[in-house]
Formats: sequence, C-alpha cells, structure tokens
Amino acid sequence: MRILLRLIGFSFKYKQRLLLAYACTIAVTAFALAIPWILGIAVDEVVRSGEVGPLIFLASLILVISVLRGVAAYGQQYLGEALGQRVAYDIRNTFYERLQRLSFGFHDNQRSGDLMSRATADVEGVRMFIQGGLIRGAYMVLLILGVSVILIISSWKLALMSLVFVPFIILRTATIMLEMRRNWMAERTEMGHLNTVLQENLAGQRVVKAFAAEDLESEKFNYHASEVARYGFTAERLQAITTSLNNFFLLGGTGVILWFGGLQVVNGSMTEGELVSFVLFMGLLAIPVRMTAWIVNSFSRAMSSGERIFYVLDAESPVKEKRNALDIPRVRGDVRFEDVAFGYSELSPVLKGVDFEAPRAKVVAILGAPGSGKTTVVHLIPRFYDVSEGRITVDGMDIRDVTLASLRRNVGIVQQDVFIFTSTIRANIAYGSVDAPMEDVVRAAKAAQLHDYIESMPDGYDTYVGERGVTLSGGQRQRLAIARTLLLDPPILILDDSTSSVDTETEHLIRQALDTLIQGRTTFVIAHRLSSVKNADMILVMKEGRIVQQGVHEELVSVPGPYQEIYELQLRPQEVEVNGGGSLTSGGTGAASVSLETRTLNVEGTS
Ligand SMILES: Nc1ncnc2c1ncn2[C@@H]1O[C@H](COP(=O)(O)OP(=O)(O)OP(=O)(O)O)[C@@H](O)[C@H]1O
Repeated sequence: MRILLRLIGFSFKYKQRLLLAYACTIAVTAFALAIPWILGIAVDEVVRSGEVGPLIFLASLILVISVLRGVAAYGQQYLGEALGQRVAYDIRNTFYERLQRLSFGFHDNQRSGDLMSRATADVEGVRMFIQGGLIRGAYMVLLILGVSVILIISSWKLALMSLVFVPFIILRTATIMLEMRRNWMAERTEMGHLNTVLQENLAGQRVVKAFAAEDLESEKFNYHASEVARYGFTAERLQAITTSLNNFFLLGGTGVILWFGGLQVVNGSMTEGELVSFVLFMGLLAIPVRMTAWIVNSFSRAMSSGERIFYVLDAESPVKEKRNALDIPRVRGDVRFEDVAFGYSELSPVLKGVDFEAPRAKVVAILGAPGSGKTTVVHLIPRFYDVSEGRITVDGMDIRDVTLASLRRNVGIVQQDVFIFTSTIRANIAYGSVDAPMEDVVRAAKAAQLHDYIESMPDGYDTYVGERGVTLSGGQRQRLAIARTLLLDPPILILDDSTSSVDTETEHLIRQALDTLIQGRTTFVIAHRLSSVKNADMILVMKEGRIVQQGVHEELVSVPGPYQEIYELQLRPQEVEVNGGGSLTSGGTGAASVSLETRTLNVEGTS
C-alpha cells in the first residue's frame, strides 16, 4: 500500500494530466453504459410500434455516442501513456541522482548489474502499471460498479443471480495477487543476477577469454536466464488461469440471465428490450473481467519493482553532508589525522589510533603489508568513507564540516586502475573540469607527456577512445589520468605509484609527468617503489591498521623494526635497479624525490 501511494505521489506531480485521464475514463465508461441502454429502448420501440423512425434516431444516437466514446478512449490512452512516460522519466532520474549521491559504503554492498536492472527493467514495470493499470484499473472499477447499479435498478433479482460470480472473481483476484507479488519479486531478483552476470562478463571479457571460461560464463548466464523465464511462465500461467476462470464465471452469469430472463419475458414481467439490455450489459463486463488478471499481474509487478526502486531511493548514505556544510575555496593543504579509527563494518575495525600530520606540499609515503590499511587511510581524505572515531582536518577544518564537492575539488587521485570514459581524449582529460579552456587541456596533456601522442592521432584531441580506454596503452591511460588531475590542479594529491610494468621510454615519460604533478601539492603515495619511500618527507609504516613507525628513511633504516626488515628484504635489493633517471620533488623541499625505476617495486612480496 505504501509503495502504491508513493507511486501515485509521483503521478500526482502531473495531476492535471492524471485528472484529465480520469475524466476521459469516466466519459468512456458513461458512453459504454449508454449504448446497451439505448439498444434496449430501440428493441422495445421496434416491438411496440413496428415503425423504423425511432429506430433511425436511436441508431444515429448510438453512432454519435460511439464517436464520442472513441475520442474519450483516445484521450484516456494518450494521457495514460504520457503520464506513464513522465513518471518513469522522473523516477529514473531520481534513481540515478540518488545513486550518484550514495557513498562507497553503499556501493560496496551492491552489484552494478542489479542496480542497472532496477534503473531499467524495474522502472519499465512501474511505467507500464502507471500507464495501464492506474487508468484502466479505474475504468474497470467504474464499469463494474456502473453495470451492477444499472442491473440492480432494472431487476434486482436477476441482477443478483447474474452477478453471483463477482465474489468469486474478487476472491480469486485476492489470492493470486499475493502469489503474483512473490513471483515477481523473485523474478526481479533473478533479473538483477542475470544483469550482474552480463555486466561482469562484458567488463571482464579479457579475463574470460584468457582463462577460456566461456562455457562457465554461459552456464551462469543460462541458469539465471532460465530462472527468469520460469518466473515469467508462472506469471503468465497464473494470469491465464485467472482469465479463463473469470470468463467462465461471466459466461455462467450470462447463461443465468438468458434462462431466468427468458422466463420473465415469456410470463410478461420483463420486456424483450430489457432482456437485450441485460445481456449486453453482461457483455460489457467481459472486458473488465478479462482485464482483472492482467491488471493484478501488472500491479504485482509494479509493486515488486517499486519496492526495489524505493530501496535505493530510501538508502541512507553512510557519508552525509551537513546542512550548514561550508563550501571551501582552494585549501593550503595541511592535512591532519587525529586519533582516527575506522571499520568497513562495526564488527571489524580496520584502522586504529591513526595519528599523523602531513604539512602543506610535503610527500608522505605509506607502506606496509597487504591489507594493513594503506588504501583505507587515503580513502578517508576525500570522505569516500567517514571515520568512526577521531577526526581528519584540512587546514584545521574538520572535513565533515565542508561540502563533499568542495572537499573533493581539493583532493586529486591518480590510481593504478585508471578509468577512462567512452568519449574523446579531450573530454576524458577535462573530466572533473568540463569548462576548462582548450589551452589548459593542451597544457595539462603536455605536462603529462601525452600531447605528442594525441597530436599524432588523426582526430587529435577529438579522438574517441574505446570503452574503458581499451584503445590506449597502460602507460597512455596513466598519463591521461595524470593530465586529468593536473587540470583539476588539486592542492592535495593521492597517488598509487604501483605503475604496471612499462617500457623504459614510457616509464621515463610517466616519471616526468609525475614530477610535474607532484610539485607544490601535499602528496600521499601508497608506496610500492623504492624511491617513493626513500625520498619522501615522511614515511608511515602500517601494520594491522596501525602506524607502527613514522619518520624519514635515514632515521627508520637505522633502528631495528618493521621498516628495517622491509628495507633489508625488499627495498635494498631494488637499490641496484635504481639508475637515477629522474626525481619527483615535493614542492622544492629537496627532500622528496620519487624516482621511478623500470621495475615495479614489490613491497609486499607480491607482483
Ligand atoms: N570495501 C571494503 N569493504 C570491506 N572491507 C574492506 C574493503 N576494502 C578493504 N577492506 C579490508 O580492509 C583491510 C585494509 O584494506 P586496504 O585496502 O586498506 O589495505 P592495503 O594496505 O591498501 O592493501 P593492499 O596493499 O593489498 O592494497 C583489509 O583487511 C581489507 O580486506
């Protein structure tokens, strides 16, 4: 009921259209009821007077009414369709908008395929109901009520006999409604699984092919596809059985009328015309009786779909923006973690007592074993997640007191896994700074050592890159991400330096690009490379969610502890690889130079 009311609430935004559609529905019902009534009078007139004059008049009247009925039916259908389309448009946009606002904490627990299914198939289910069920349902109710009242006024005994089937239809409708609802919910869920398999398969095509897993993928898809089909058949079966039963009840009622009505005509207590009207009125019920099952089916589907849509619309984002949050301008870049604790769920804390200060324009290298919490620490800065204890400040301001948009404008991220949109190179570089003038885009591309490559393409900056940037090499994707961040020009930078292995020339280009990028920004490097660690202004060594050592390379390497172990086991062997090809400096402090050796440094012992 709550879902139905909310869907009606969406429709009520267009109340003029809705009311007009209902006005057309009332007109269609009235005209539909008038025709059998006039036909009854016509039959009586012919029998009584034997003249054709009144017949011609009544026939013309029926013609006029039929035309009017046609016009009203057109209005009803058109307005219903338009209403359905508009409501679907609104729901789809509200859904998408909500998805954009929900934080990582929500998305971590969802499957993209399922969310896509909610945004498409579920919205479509709701649209069909609004367009059909909401309007036609009213027509059906009006017609049944109208026919019942007319029949009862004409001959209540005969009416009661002929309408004896109505309670059966109501009972049947009520029972299948529950069954249909359960069935549609299961079908919607399976459809979500099906979309997830499809989406993952398409996104992971390279892995599927590399592991020759086509058969496995087909099996997974087939399983969910057959489940979807099974629930679809069940819905059709329920609808077909109900339609047949309802038809049976209706025809039974018509038989009763013919039998008892015929007897009444014979004994003179009813005219021929009244009997004809009665039978025609019963005929009018055929449409709503047949439609009952369809409407119940459409209603059940819409309620299940509505539930799935409202689940997302009502979802609370774990990261919320305060009402009076400040829209901050460009910050200086002093970042401070004050006794921060965090867990992805309340049961398992991931970070405990993390406390450090990253002064403006310094480079902080974070290292530690896999799962020690390095990524988690940096993801707290742009508020992908919120701390559970303590606080993080930027220039002394608690980051929960500022708007998410203004905070994120100040924090740039260059990840190892660069996401490229299916668009032009220019649009991809300007993602996040869409209004940036072309000169700035070119300047960023030049600084990222990508300009020459772009210029060598036939369409230059307007060259389209394939889905997820498949037409670009790993090194080009990475430099594009650097150009994107350079254009954003954030004072705080998060960098995952685990560049996939590339050739020396590309490595050199990336190193130059990063050199430019890092200048003058407070930089957090998730350190996978020797020089990121060795030349950082501060090194944080993490273990099981805690900072176990903190300092600069020279200090840490001279005392026994986790850093010394990592250095001896994994960093020192890298030293022979370093050939001093360049450096990344931290805003001219001199201390921070992050050089990129040709081989990826494997701090954790994994490649
Ligand atoms: N989205 C998430 N939901 C639940 N747990 C998570 C999530 N992301 C990470 N974790 C868990 O939090 C812990 C810290 O993970 P994190 O990614 O911060 O480690 P890391 O040091 O960056 O590891 P790596 O070097 O392997 O990337 C791990 O135990 C991990 O399983």
